Amino acid sequence: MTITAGAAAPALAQSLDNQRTTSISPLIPPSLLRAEYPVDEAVAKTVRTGRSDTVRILDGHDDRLLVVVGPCSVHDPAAALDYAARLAERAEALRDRLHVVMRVYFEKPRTTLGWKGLINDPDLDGSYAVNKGLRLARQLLLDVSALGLPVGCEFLDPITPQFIADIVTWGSIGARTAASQVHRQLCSALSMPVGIKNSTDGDVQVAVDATRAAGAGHVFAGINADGLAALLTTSGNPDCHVILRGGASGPNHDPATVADTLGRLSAAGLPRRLIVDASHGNSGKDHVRQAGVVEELAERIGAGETGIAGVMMESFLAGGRQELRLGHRDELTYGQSITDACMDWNTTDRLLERLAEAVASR
Ligand SMILES: O=C[C@H](O)[C@H](O)COP(=O)(O)O
Ligand SMILES: C=C(OP(=O)(O)O)C(=O)O
Repeated sequence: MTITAGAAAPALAQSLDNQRTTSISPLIPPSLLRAEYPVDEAVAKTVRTGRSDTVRILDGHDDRLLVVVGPCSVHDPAAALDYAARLAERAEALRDRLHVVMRVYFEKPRTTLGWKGLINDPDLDGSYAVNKGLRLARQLLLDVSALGLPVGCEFLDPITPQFIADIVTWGSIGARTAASQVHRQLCSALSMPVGIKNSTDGDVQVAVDATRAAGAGHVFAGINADGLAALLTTSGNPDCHVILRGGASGPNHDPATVADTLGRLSAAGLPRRLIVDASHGNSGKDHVRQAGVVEELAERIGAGETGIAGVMMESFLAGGRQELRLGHRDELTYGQSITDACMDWNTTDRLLERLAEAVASR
């Protein structure tokens, strides 16, 4: 009797479950990936110093400006490293005025459908070689950090951080997930400062609420370093801050919204810290307008406006964007974004100088 019931139960459960999951395959354990691609002392120094400099700037203890700049997404690690080498040189030259963190974004939150980033589909052909994507991502984070250039990533999938977070200096939660309890809990565990965006409709309060929620400790389900399901208990992340990225209601980098956001943070008992994303809703995803937004921010910062601790820019080697046809990566222009339009390198270089001048004169 017992044997029959025991045998019937899995079959019964089977008939109720996995009706839409077409395959389940192994994922490399985070601890194995970390052992294959270890952090050395130089990389650890870049991360450690990059994190503490970022927090000092956010807290107003360092007069420099945080600049998070780089491609909307990485689809070609070689082009990203080519870009990183140029950026590292400029970052070093401007280091007295700017603290430059390179956007190295591997996970893309889509409005509906589309390529979801290098980790999810590294071969850009719908083959979803995720283990390969994780290896490429970790290698690139090590390579960029080895140049002395700290990196910033958006965290989208709640288990991805176990594979790469030790090499990330600055993290972000995007506009589409700022309201998500799962992402707020994740933030509470992350070891780096994390910027949280206002929502796509332009609601800033959601980012303030997320900053508060992430600052508290939580208990939630996740995975441990060996990839096993685990219960995580966190102490909270005191280094979260708001990113103003504009939205459906229009841009929100104006002085009035900056002041209003700082007021909302104070009202919530939080430090008055924010950065402005010149791309996305603040420029209508138009890379030419984005340069204008950065010019305007530089003007205001140079004139003495306080409250903006950092600026985010989407930039790559070539300006604009191109459409990816899955399986046809050979058609792509080198160094041009396949997600949002980016400013080209020369424009970026000029704007970095402009932001540094603004800091010098404020
Ligand atoms: O930054 C990237 C995009 O704005 C975000 O992933 C949404 O892109 P989509 O609207 O093209 O899907
Ligand atoms: C996805 C991004 O932005 P947002 O969440 O503001 O749309 C991004 O910065 O890549």
